[in-house]
Amino acid sequence: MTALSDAAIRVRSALESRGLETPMKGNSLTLDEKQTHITGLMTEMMDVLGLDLTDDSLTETPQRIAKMYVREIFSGLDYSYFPKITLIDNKMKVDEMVQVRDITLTSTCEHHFVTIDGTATVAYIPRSKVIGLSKINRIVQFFARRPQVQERLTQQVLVALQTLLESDDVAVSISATHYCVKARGVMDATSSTTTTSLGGIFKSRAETRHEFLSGVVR
Ligand SMILES: Nc1nc2c(ncn2[C@@H]2O[C@H](COP(=O)(O)OP(=O)(O)OP(=O)(O)O)[C@@H](O)[C@H]2O)c(=O)[nH]1
Ligand SMILES: [Zn+2]
Repeated sequence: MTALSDAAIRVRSALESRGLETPMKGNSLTLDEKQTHITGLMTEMMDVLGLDLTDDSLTETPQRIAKMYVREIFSGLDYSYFPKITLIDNKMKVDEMVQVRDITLTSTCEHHFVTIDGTATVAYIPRSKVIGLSKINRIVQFFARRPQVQERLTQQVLVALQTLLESDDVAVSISATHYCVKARGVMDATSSTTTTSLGGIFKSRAETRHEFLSGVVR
C-alpha cells in the first residue's frame, strides 16, 4: 500500500468535511485484486450479451476494460494517484489573478459510465503560496478520473485548490459535452453544459467575478 502524500490527505479530509467527497464505501482490495475481479465480471457481462469471447478481437476485452477502469479512467478514486504538488512561497508578491484556460478534461458520467468531454478554466489570486501551473491541470485530471457528475467535479477542484493554496480565492468553470446526452437517450449532439464554482473574492467582488467569467466566455 503506497503511503498517501500530505497534500492528498489534506484534500481528502477537506472534501469529506464539506460533504463533497465522491460517495465511496471503500474496501480492502489492492489495485491488482480489483483488476482481477473486474475482469471476471466483464467476462460474465459479455457472455450474457452473447458475445463470443474466443474471438481473437474480443478475448482480451475483459482484461482491457478492467485495466482501463482501475489504472486509467477511474484511477482518481485512489488517492495514491493524487499528483505531486509543487507550491512555492509568494515571495514575488503576485496579487493579480492567475488563470489557466482550456484545460483538457475527459471524465465519465456516473449515471451511465460514458464519456464527459470538455475543458476547464481555473483561476486564483495568489496569497501566501503560488502553485506550479501544471499541477492545476493534474488536479483537474485526477478528479476527472472518477465516475462523476459535473457539478461535484467542479466543486472538488475548487476545494482541492483552496486547501492547497490556503486561500478561498479560487474559481473553476467547466464546459462539457455529456455523451449520455449526445450518443444515447435524448440524442442531443449540440448542447453543452457549463458549471462554475466561485470562492472568496470571486464570489464576493463583482469585478473579479466578471474578470474571471470574461476569460471563460470568449
Ligand atoms: N446534474 C447532472 N446530471 C447529469 C450529469 N450527467 C448525466 N446526468 C443526468 O442524469 C440523469 C439520469 O436520469 P435517469 O432518468 O435516471 O436516466 P435515463 O433514463 O438514462 O435518462 P435519459 O438520459 O433522459 O434517457 C439524466 O438526466 C442525465 O442527463 C451531470 O454531470 N450532472
Ligand atoms: Zn450520463
